[in-house]
Amino acid sequence: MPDALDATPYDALLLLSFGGPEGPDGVVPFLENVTRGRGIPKERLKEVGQHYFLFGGVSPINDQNRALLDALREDFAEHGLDLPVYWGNRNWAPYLTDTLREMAADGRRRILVLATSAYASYSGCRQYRENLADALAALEAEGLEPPRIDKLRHYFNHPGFVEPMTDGVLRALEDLPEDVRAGAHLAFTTHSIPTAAADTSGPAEAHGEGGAYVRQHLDVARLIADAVRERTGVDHPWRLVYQSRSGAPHIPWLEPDICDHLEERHAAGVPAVVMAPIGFVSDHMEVLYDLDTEAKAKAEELGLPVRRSATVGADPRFAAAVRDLIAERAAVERGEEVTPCALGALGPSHHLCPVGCCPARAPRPAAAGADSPYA
Ligand SMILES: CC1=C(CCC(=O)O)c2cc3nc(cc4[nH]c(cc5[nH]c(cc1n2)c(C)c5CCC(=O)O)c(CCC(=O)O)c4C)C(CCC(=O)O)=C3C
Ligand SMILES: [Fe+2]
Repeated sequence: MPDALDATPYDALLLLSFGGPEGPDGVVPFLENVTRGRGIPKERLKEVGQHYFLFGGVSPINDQNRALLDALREDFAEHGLDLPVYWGNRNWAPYLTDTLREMAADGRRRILVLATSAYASYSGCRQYRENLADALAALEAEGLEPPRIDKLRHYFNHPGFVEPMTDGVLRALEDLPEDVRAGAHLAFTTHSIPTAAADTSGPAEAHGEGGAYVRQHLDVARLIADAVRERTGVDHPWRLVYQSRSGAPHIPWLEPDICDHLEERHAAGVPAVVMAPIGFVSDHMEVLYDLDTEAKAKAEELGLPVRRSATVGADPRFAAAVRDLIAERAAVERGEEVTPCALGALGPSHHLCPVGCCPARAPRPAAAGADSPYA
């Protein structure tokens, strides 16, 4: 038996995710949950609904999270980390508020949150913190004592997140026909967001052109491209590109889009492209539809060989990284010295989002940050 790992003062981990429908009847209610008050054009919603219907109305994200829960529980058990793991979502069952109510009933008082988003941004960080504040307020309104909640730091540059993606890119390159492999370009993709949201992502000192969101993705892309060069001896040119644009057309979002990028690479004579969805922790609908369906159809039409590399999903190295992040944060909370683990040029992310980090368009209470109204 390995030595027990100390998670004190924490008594539970909460996997906090987006959620997705699990059948055709869920698609419209799910989209209503996602878009409440977010001003997304009706046309776009119809279109995205079709993406889900194409897959029987079932989002892949819930099964991905179930697999991650299994991987986490297995890793914790193997390493003597005695910490129960719960799961709650923003937009679909199990809903966050229900999970938090259950956790309170189980006597959990100090909760650590793992969000299924690795980078700084309003959608990937503060919005989850707002969801936590809403759920805590709901518990208070029911007369329950709200537990104390902290959120794990951004893990985009943790080796347990980067290394599985590097392996995925190597496998995707291997899978390309040999005659185009050495000339292949790498297209690292992530969710497009409004440029205004990108520019204000991360702490105030990171604001500016693209903000922490773009800088963090560039750091991961460079790390993977460098590791691929070291392993293969081939310098594959790369670029960070975007996918899954939403919102009104007159509002600027991060560009170029992956499909435009494939067209442009093809026109420039590039013989093949590996699409590496570094912005997604697992195979979300954006990966299955926007890359595996839409972008691959575009490549087919162009006659451009493409491969899509794997997301991290439930890789045991990622589960081990989560355990490492928990041990690190618990030690910090106990007032001990820690050496946070991080690759790349940016260093380990903050433990507590400072005031003004990833601001919302309309300010709302957010938990688990320096501006939290909760302890
Ligand atoms: C940065 C980012 C992530 C990555 C971080 C993270 O992983 O959290 C992410 C994840 C996800 N987004 C998802 C689904 C959707 N996102 C939408 C809309 C939007 N996303 C945005 C950003 C992000 N989204 C934004 C700025 C909008 C515009 C509206 C708004 O400002 O809020 C819409 C509405 C329709 C549309 O417009 O596309 C849907 C259906 C799913 C579930 C997928 C599945 O079922 O597998 C997941 C994991
Ligand atoms: Fe989204």
